[in-house]
Amino acid sequence: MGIGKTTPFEDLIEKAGGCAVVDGGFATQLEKHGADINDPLWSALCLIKDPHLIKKVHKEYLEAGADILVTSSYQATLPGFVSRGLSIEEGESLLRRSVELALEARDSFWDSMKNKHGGHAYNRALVAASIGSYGAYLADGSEYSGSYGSNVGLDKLKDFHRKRLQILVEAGPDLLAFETIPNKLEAQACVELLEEENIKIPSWICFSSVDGENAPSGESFKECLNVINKCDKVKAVGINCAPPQFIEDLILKLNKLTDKAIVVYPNSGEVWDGRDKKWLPSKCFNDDKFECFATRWRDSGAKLIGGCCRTTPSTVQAISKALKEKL
Ligand SMILES: C[S+](C)CC[C@H](N)C(=O)O
Ligand SMILES: N[C@@H](CCS)C(=O)O
Ligand SMILES: [Zn+2]
Repeated sequence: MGIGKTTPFEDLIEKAGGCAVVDGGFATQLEKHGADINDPLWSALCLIKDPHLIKKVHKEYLEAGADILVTSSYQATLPGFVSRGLSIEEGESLLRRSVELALEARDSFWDSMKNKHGGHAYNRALVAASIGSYGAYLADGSEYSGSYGSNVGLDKLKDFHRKRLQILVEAGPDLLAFETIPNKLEAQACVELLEEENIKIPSWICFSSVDGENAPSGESFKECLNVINKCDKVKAVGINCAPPQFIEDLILKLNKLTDKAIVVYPNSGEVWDGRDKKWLPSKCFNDDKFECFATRWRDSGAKLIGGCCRTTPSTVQAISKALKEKL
């Protein structure tokens, strides 16, 4: 950051009163509308089958008060599309489309708000291109274990992420969101790629966590953040798709480990069964609980707060209400 100069990302956080609202479970809301995403491509299947629904879900999160939209590219990958019989060119076009759909939803929502009489409380949202972990692509639940096996090294992870990263960036998002990163090696791959590709837009890197203390691999967040802190291109770090009850302690922990902004968007508390591909009922938190948590997470130091799987626009509305009312 130059003296007296702020980026759109920093501006948004400031305009939002110091804490911006990230959207909620994207795939969850697709399913609420009847989409069947029980597929290796998971939510990215809708890029092929129902792009209108993707735009509709983005709009619902904007209406609920999201300041940041995360795109539908979490599990969209070139090898994933090719294994469904699509060409590389078609796969590339779908990746670009994931960003365009969110940009179009943002722009049309913002245009409609500008013409509203009597004003409104919305900010012009930013679009974060989702980059799901290698584990998400494997579709075997390994984004929650970090166990990629000994044949998956740094170069393999960089090769996996490079082309998609380039295509998503060329499509013009405002931010990059690395999601459910489960281990230090993949964090390092992301950081090295940002440097090698000289990415100009800000990124956040989010880890999942299954024990509330460490990355899913068992590696400490201290080790993981040591890798990330060296990279100025990463503007925020945090946790997504972990249970809400872990979040407050994790914010306090991360605050001690980094000067970067903290981003948190937990799931509802349900647990993903990667083998049977379903959510297992577990200690689950409703929208009222998220409303209480949101101010606590902000007061603990989070600068970006939202929801992940099994949360919906009503969760985001509760978070937005809490953060914008109780400034
Ligand atoms: C965040 S998890 C629920 C996404 C789905 C997973 N990668 C799978 O395909 O099984
Ligand atoms: N952005 C993704 C994250 C899954 S963990 C989604 O909401 O579907
Ligand atoms: Zn999730």
